[in-house]
Amino acid sequence: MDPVNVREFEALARERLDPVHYDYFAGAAQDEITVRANESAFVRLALVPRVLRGAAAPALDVTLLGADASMPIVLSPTAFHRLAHPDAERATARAAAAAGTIMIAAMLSTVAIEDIAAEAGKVAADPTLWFQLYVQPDLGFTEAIVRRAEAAGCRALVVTVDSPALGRHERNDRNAFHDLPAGMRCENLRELRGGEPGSVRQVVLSPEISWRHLDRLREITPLPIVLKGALHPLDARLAVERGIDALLVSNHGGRQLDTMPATIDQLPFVAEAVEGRVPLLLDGGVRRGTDVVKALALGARAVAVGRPVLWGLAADGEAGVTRVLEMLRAETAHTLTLCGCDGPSAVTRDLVREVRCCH
Ligand SMILES: Cc1cc2nc3c(=O)[nH]c(=O)nc-3n(C[C@H](O)[C@H](O)[C@H](O)COP(=O)(O)O)c2cc1C
Ligand SMILES: CCCCC(=O)C(=O)O
Repeated sequence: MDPVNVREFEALARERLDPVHYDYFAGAAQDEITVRANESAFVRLALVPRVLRGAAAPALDVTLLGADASMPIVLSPTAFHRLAHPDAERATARAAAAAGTIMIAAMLSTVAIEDIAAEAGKVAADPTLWFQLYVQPDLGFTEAIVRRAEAAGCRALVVTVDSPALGRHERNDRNAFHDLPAGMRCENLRELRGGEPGSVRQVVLSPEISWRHLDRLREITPLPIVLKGALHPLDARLAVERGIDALLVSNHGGRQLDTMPATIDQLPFVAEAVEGRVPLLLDGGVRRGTDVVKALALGARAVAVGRPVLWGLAADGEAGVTRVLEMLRAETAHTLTLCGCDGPSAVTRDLVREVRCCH
């Protein structure tokens, strides 16, 4: 049966994937409270549409850090696409580029960043890739990988800051899934010293990473820096003061600290703290066009999706990712029309209201 929405793609992916790998993708930290909250918080928000506005058919395009995206939906960085499909990040890159949107390529990809960029370049004249970085205490490696991302044409660095330690995933513990299967490598890590080249076990998620490392990144690269995973309003404010260019409001899909708030619930607090001085993106639980519009209403310039892309990839490779992105695009356009908006910039805060019970 052909999936008609993102949730049905998840069901299809589940049928196709090794159950251990499905658990890695779907799972989250400890009691998985935050990952569930990300989705259920959208249910608690109602859309209150405007009528009779005579709005034109919506145009979805947005500008993010100087790059044009054909819709306010980009791809969150997710590791290990080869677990989902043999074409791995190559397929994802082609689908994102063909959709005219931004792929945030994960440092822990199973295809090298140069090859991801080359693949995107095959289907679009000017594709936009951003590079997600886990700052490594090995500063030589960190600088070298930033240079690789620059040379590959990445237009921003997305620095993940919610991971001073690895989240505790009990599904992975139960399945004894702690490494990539033989033959799969983190292709960006071949130069990281400290173990078998390309092994994910070499990655250090260190509590010693601090604002000083961000300052250092700012010195060594002209690329805009997006901070991914700062949820506290005080950190959001510090980020703006430190010259960070954008924030991706994220709780890592519930995979780091369990019981963090749903991102859509936290977004208004972050928006209030930054006072429009930098653009905000949001990820976590976005599964419908209505979710996209709610995030725009509460202060996001765009959203990002993690698992939906993996479900599309696992279900049907590049075509599956394309279908997922096009479903979300169509649903977003439809929602905007029903709300009386002719585009993302017409979405205002008053279109969203919190409701007490779930629908
Ligand atoms: C399987 C998987 C792997 C991920 N890998 C990374 C990663 O390497 N770096 C990172 O910053 N975030 C990673 N994330 C978090 C995503 O970037 C994103 O924050 C999250 O998936 C968004 O929530 P959603 O899956 O509900 O859309 C990963 C998420 C998943 C599900
Ligand atoms: C060291 C593996 C981290 C990958 C990741 O960020 C995730 O699975 O959420």
